[in-house]
Amino acid sequence: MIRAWSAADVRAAEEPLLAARVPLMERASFTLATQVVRDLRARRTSVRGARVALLVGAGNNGGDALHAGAVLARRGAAVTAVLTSGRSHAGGLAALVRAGGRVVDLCASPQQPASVVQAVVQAVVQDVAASDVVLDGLVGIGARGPLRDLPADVVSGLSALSGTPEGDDRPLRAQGAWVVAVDIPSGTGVDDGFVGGPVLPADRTVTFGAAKPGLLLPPAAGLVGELTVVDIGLRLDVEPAVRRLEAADVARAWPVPGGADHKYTRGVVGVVAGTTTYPGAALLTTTAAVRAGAGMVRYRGSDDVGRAVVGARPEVVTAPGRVQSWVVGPGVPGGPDVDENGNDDGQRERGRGGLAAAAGRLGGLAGGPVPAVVDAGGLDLLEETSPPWFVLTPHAGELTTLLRSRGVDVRRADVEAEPLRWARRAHELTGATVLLKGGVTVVVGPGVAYAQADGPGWLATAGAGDVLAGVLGAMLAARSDDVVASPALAAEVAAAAVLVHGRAAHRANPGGPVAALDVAHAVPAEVAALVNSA
Ligand SMILES: NC(=O)C1=CN([C@@H]2O[C@H](COP(=O)(O)OP(=O)(O)OC[C@H]3O[C@@H](n4cnc5c(N)ncnc54)[C@H](O)[C@@H]3O)[C@@H](O)[C@H]2O)[C@@H](O)CC1
Ligand SMILES: Nc1ncnc2c1ncn2[C@@H]1O[C@H](COP(=O)(O)OP(=O)(O)O)[C@@H](O)[C@H]1O
Ligand SMILES: [K+]
Repeated sequence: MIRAWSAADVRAAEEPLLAARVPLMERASFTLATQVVRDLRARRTSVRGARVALLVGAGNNGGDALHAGAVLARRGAAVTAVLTSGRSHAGGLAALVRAGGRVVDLCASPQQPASVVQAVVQAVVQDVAASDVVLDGLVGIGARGPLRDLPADVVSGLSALSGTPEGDDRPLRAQGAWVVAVDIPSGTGVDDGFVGGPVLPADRTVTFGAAKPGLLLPPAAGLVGELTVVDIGLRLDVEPAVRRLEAADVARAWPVPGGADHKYTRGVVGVVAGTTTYPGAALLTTTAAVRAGAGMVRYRGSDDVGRAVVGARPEVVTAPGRVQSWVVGPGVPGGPDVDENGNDDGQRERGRGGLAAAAGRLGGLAGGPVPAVVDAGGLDLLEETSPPWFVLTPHAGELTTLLRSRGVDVRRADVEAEPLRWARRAHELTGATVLLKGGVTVVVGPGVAYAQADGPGWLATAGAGDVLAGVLGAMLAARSDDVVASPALAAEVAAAAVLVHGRAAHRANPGGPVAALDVAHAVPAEVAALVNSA
C-alpha cells in the first residue's frame, strides 16, 4: 500500500529529526542523485558528460536539487543551476559551485526591464530543453498556490517550446530530456492534487519521507510519472490522508474459498440492472459478478431482461431468495429518461426494494442489512441518508447531479478539478461510501480515502462501469457481514475492486482497446494471478 500524508504531517515528523541535527537534506539529495544516475544509465547515457539542468526555487526544495546537482557534478556530469529566486539555498549553492557546477541566475540584475528578463528566460529555456535530465526543484511542500513569478515563467516557457508535437503533454520528452520532480512536480497542490497553473510534467517524482496526497490524486497524479518514495527516517504515527492499494494488498485480502465453503458463504449478489431499452448493462453486471467469483448471482430486474440474462449466463438465477449484496442501477435510467419512455420495466421500484432491504429497512424480511453498490439510475433512488456499507459509484457527471440535488452549487468541471474534495462532500451529505470513477478513481468512506490508478485509458468505454459494479458486488457479498460491521471496510473493498477491474482491463488486451465484456472475461485470470502471487 502507498500511504500519503499531508505537508503538515510530514513537517511535524521532520521536526524532531531536524532538532536532533539529523542531516535530512543530505539524505534526501544523495538518494535523489543516486536515482538520477540510475535513470541516466537506464537511458544509456553515461553520467560523465551528461547535461543536467537544475530548476531552483527559493526554498529547501531548491536546496535538494542543488545538493543532488553537486553529487552529479562530482561524478562528471555537466550541471547548470537556473536560479529563479533572489534567495537560493546557500549551502546547496556553495556545494554545487565547489563541485564545478555552473550557475545561471535569472535574478542577478533585478532592475532589468521585463522584456529583457523574458528574453533571458527564453534563451535559458532552450538550454534547459537540450539537457539529458532536468531536476524540478522550484517548490516543494512549502508551495502556496499555483506557480508564480520566474518559476511560472520558466515552466510556461518550457511548456510552449517549439517542436512539441500537437497535443503532447510532455514537452521535454520530445526534446529527449528526462524530467525528475524533486518531492512534488512544482505547481501541483501538495495536499489536494489541484492544478491551477503551469506545471512541468515529470517522468519521475522522487519524494522524501512519504508520499504526499497530491501525488496520488487527480489531476496532479497525471503529472507525477513514476513515483519513488525515499525513506529519510521519518516516523509518521498519524493516519495517512490518502491510501493507494497495490496488488499485494488485494492478493492478501482476497477471500479464497476452502473446503468448508459453499455458495452462501461465498456470497450471493442480487442485481437490479438494465431495462428493455438498455439490456446490455444487466448482462455486463451479472457476467462480471459471476466472473469475479460470486457464490451465486440473482437477477432481480424485469422478467424480459431476466430471460436474456439467463440465456447469456446460465449460472444466473432469477428466483427471489437470500442476497448478501445488492447491485442497483446499472442501465436503469435516471429521472427524465423514465418520463420520456413512460416505462422503466419496473426497475426503479425493484431497485428501491433492493436498497431498502440492503439498508435493513424491511424488518426481519431481508435477514439483516447487507452492502449495496448504487450506480447510475440507482443514485436517484437513494433516501436522504445511507449507511457506509452502501457504495455509490458515480462518474464526475453523476456526482455533480447528486450534489446539486442536495443543494450544492457545483459544476462538473469543479468535480474534475478537485475530485477528493467533492467525493468527500458527497460522503458527508449521504453517509454512504463514495467511489468517484475516472482515470484515477477516488474512494471516500468514514475516515478513509483511496486513490486508485490501475486501468489503462482504454477502459473509458461504455459498459466498463457496469462491469466494475458487478465485480464490486461480488467482492462485497463475499465479506458481507464484515462490511456491515466495520464502517471503513466498504471503501477498502471498493478500492480493491477498482484495482482488479483496472488490471483486468490491462490483461484483456495489453496496450490496446478493450470492450467492457472483455474486461469482465479477464477478471478470473487476473484474480488467479493475484492470489497465486500472494
Ligand atoms: N525540512 C527539511 O529539512 C527537509 C526538506 N526537504 C525539502 O524541502 C522542501 C520544503 O522546503 P521549504 O519549506 O523551504 O519550501 P519550498 O522549497 O517548497 O519553498 C517554499 C518557498 O518557495 C516560494 N514559493 C512558495 N510558493 C510559491 C509559488 N506558488 N510560486 C513560486 N514560488 C513559491 C516561497 O518563497 C517559499 O518560501 C521539501 O519539499 C523537500 O524538497 C528535504 O530536503 C527533506 C528534509
Ligand atoms: N481515462 C481513464 N483511464 C482509465 N480508466 C478510466 C478512464 N476514464 C474512465 N475510466 C474508467 O472506466 C469506467 C467507466 O465507467 P462509467 O463512466 O460508469 O461508464 P459506463 O456507465 O458506460 O459503464 C470506470 O471504471 C472509470 O474509472
Ligand atoms: K519540486
